[in-house]
Amino acid sequence: MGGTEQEIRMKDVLRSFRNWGQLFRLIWNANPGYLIQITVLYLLLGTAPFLTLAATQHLINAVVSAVSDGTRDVYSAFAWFVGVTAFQQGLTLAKTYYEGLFQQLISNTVQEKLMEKALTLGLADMENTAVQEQLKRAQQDMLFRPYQMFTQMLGVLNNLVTLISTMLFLIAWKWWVVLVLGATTGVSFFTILRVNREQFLIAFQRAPKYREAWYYSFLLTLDKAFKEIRLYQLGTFFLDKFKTIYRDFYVVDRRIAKKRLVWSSGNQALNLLSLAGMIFLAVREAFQKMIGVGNLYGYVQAITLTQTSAQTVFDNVLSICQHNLYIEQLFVFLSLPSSEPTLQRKTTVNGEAKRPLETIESMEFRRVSFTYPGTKREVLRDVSFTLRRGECIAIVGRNGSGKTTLTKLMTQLYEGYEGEILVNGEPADTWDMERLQKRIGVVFQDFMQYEMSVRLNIGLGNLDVLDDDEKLLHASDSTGIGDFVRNLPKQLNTDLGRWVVKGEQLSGGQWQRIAIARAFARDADLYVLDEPNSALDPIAENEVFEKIRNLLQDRLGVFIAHRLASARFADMILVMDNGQVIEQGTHEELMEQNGTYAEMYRVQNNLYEVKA
Ligand SMILES: Nc1ncnc2c1ncn2[C@@H]1O[C@H](COP(=O)(O)OP(=O)(O)OP(=O)(O)O)[C@@H](O)[C@H]1O
Repeated sequence: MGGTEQEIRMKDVLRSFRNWGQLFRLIWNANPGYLIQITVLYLLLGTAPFLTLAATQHLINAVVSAVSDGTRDVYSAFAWFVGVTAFQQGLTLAKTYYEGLFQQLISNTVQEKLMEKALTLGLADMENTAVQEQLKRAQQDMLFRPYQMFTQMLGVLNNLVTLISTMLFLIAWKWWVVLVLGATTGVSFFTILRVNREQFLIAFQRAPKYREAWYYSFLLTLDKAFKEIRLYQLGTFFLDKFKTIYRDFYVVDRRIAKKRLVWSSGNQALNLLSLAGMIFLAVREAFQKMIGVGNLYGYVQAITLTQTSAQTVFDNVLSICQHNLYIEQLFVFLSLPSSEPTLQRKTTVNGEAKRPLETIESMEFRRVSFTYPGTKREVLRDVSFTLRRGECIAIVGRNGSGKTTLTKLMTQLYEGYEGEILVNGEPADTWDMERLQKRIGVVFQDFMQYEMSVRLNIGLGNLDVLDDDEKLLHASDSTGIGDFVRNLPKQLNTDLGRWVVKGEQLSGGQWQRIAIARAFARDADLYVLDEPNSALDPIAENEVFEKIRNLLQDRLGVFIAHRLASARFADMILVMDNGQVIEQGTHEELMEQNGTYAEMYRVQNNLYEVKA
């Protein structure tokens, strides 16, 4: 497992506050109305503890007076008390209602933003480990963190309102009480800040270990991995690795928890001491009849409230610092530069629309060399060939010789190559890239198996024919899977795969034929097929190639083949080795040359030959 250890200092924690603008915009965009309503509700709720306190004090004083001399209106005090309680309950209900909805909207917005960003990335980004890691970090807990952070900010506001109101109340009694409370809370804030900081640094440095643990649990629950894990008896091996990671975490967590317990106990003792001292003062004044029973209640409550709300403000500030760093990961991902050209760059050059491409008539590689971004090794070197309409090229060669990379350049999935790629005789990048890619049908080596209906599995190759049964069945026929589809319980509407309830299970070869049908559902000029026969049995292979050849008669075709018998069908064979085209010609020409191709062909033939 990869991943670099992260060194995070307090400076970085403070720096991460710069994301607040973006976070606010994100929350605002989710629903400005809810944002304002919830903020107002939190502020109003901040006054509730003080109002309850004042109403209770008023009620007690009224009752005491009424009992002793009948001078006070108990009923109006009671009405105030009920009114304040109803006000608080009403606000809480409204807050719960809006919060539930708003939280959902924010989490939807975050997910949409992540997906929209992923859509703007290019293949170079998707194949880049650092980008993938950043994506994982950004996804971590992102569904709840932005909202939690928002409510914690509001919690700070809300508690500040409570704090200020109770402090004013106390100042009217004895101003220095507020100073004592402030000092004791400050002491606990700074001591706990130290522990929190240590805990945070540890949590952040754990990111790669978390990912590793996640990967083990992912493997143990993945249907595709089950067979190997069961037969190689890897279950306990992975489980032990998982357990070790969490056991190590636990040891460190226990140490931090003990430290926290020691400091918190000290703080609690200090708080309790100051609280007891001040409450003693209030009780003594009540005994000396300097204040009434109601006021005694009011002061005791105000002292406790001041202390708890100050504590909550500090706790929230600490936890906001912590959230900040996670949220930063989201914004780092959202602002990653993309290797994919923007739509504007795909379709315009110097402010003018690029040439519209009607059809691809030819594609030529002129001394093309290519190095993957972030690497040093040239994986294609001086590759040259020409492909015209009606022709079909087979690319053969050892593993890692650059065949798939060549198809990535042909389909314009990577830029930044040296040399020239010409389409219809003109540089590929002078054509409207959107239209160019629309004229290409592809089957990748690692083609997709969509856990969806047959209709979608084929129609995703050309959304225009999604409802055209005739065209979809025609595409299935072109890979010899038409009759199979017609015999399925719901024909084109049959669901495929394990994730869908009652999904039809297909074999590897059947999935591959579906993927080829998807490419053929697209009315393209150029078809690029990367080992389209890898999962096909010899009879199916023959049948599929027969059909592919018919279909490609008046198109441009490129296919990668490891089984050289299929390469015989091609008009030209490119033999690649170490990023270079080392031989080029028809099957007969290459056999005659008696070079690498001829040797590969003979080795393969020997393999299949049954010795008498
Ligand atoms: N995304 C990537 N980033 C960096 N290097 C890559 C990337 N993809 C492939 N390579 C490297 O480029 C070289 C050519 O890979 P490519 O996939 O084109 O080979 P191939 O001929 O298709 O192999 P195979 O027959 O095994 O499918 C390999 O050495 C591989 O390590």
